[in-house]
Amino acid sequence: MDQPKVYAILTNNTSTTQDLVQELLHQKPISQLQELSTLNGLLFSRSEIDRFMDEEERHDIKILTKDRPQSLKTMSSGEQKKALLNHLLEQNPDFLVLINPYDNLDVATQANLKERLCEIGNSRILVQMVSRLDDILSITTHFLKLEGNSLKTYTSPEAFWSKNRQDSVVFEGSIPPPIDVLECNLPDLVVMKNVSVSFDGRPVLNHINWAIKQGEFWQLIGPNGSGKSTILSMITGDSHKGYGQDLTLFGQKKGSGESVWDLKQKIGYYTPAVTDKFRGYHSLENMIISGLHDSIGLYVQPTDIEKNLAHQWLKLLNLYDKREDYFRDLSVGDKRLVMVARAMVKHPPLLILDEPTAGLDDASASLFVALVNKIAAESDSAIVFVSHRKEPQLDPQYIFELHPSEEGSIGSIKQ
Ligand SMILES: Nc1ncnc2c1ncn2[C@@H]1O[C@H](COP(=O)(O)OP(=O)(O)OP(=O)(O)O)[C@@H](O)[C@H]1O
Repeated sequence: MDQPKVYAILTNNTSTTQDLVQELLHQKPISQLQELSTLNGLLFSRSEIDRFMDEEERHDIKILTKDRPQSLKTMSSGEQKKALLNHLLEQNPDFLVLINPYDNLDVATQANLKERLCEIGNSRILVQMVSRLDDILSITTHFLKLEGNSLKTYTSPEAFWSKNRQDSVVFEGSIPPPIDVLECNLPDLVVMKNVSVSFDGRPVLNHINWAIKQGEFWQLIGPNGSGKSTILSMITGDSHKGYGQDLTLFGQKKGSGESVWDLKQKIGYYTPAVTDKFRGYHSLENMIISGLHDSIGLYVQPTDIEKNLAHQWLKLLNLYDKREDYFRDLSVGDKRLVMVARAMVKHPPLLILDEPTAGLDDASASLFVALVNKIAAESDSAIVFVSHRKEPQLDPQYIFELHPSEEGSIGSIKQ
């Protein structure tokens, strides 16, 4: 049997990825992918996992997790992706469409999935739709790029690679200062001493010791399921697992009657899922100003000082000319820049960025990382950047790494 074709379609923020996926799955003829128009394809994507999660929860049934006691929702990203892939293969499709398959996966799990997909590619057509060049499988035979809704072909793989490599970026201007400086005169913002967490008797974190001091720039890394989200949710007050632990947040011992509202005031938090809350008609200017009020829309008349501050941020992001435009109409990459500006506008003592570059193309990820490096260098906010992917240009001072074991993950610190 001939080696099946392995397509890579490079996408960027202009790509109409969903439209192309629907056409492929509904066997619409596409000249560059003609052979697929008579074949059955299935979709491997984050949105499919979310759909199954929703279905399992709403109908209290198990589809992807039928052989396992744990619900899909509480599984790590790696476990969820494995479950989806197995479910799709059981249906024996002719081809698989894979959208950014390695997003949210740690390095080891990415390598495992890449190996598995290479095996699958021996007997089945694969269509990878990826926004990062690093994600393209080595076995790829056909290279394309989706710009807007036009599918571009290349004369050779070499032509594809040389046309699409990225240069690094720099931001002009400085990080705008806050209107009011949030007083936080504590040297230690977060102190965890011997924090251990289990779920249903299964240890996840094992004696974690970590102190985050004012102005420090941390990257938090660890394989899928090692407990990164669990740590973050204890810092943000979203998990009850913090109670009974030796955990001090902004000078207040956990369980000493602290208010979650006070805690939230001190933390700027961004993860890509937060963007989905802003589907209404909010201008970019109002989006940034709403960060000063911790609201989703803006329900008060902004002051001139607030407007001026929003303009400074938008100038820095090169989005000033779009200040009256709706946030919902921005590209994915620009939306994330605005969301970080919104989280940072008050200069909170702690800025948490949870997998913030997931799903971005190379150019947008470089821009995002450049903005984070700049915030770290020019503000007093401490930063915790959670990412599996080695972001080549990210410049943290320290790395807190989780190493899983049977007794739960232990932590180590690298400078
Ligand atoms: N509410 C819960 N009930 C049961 N198990 C849970 C719950 N929340 C998390 N877990 C389990 O705890 C472990 C750690 O999960 P956590 O989400 O903190 O890991 P992570 O490092 O953030 O993973 P990922 O990189 O995939 O997001 C996983 O095995 C997960 O299945």
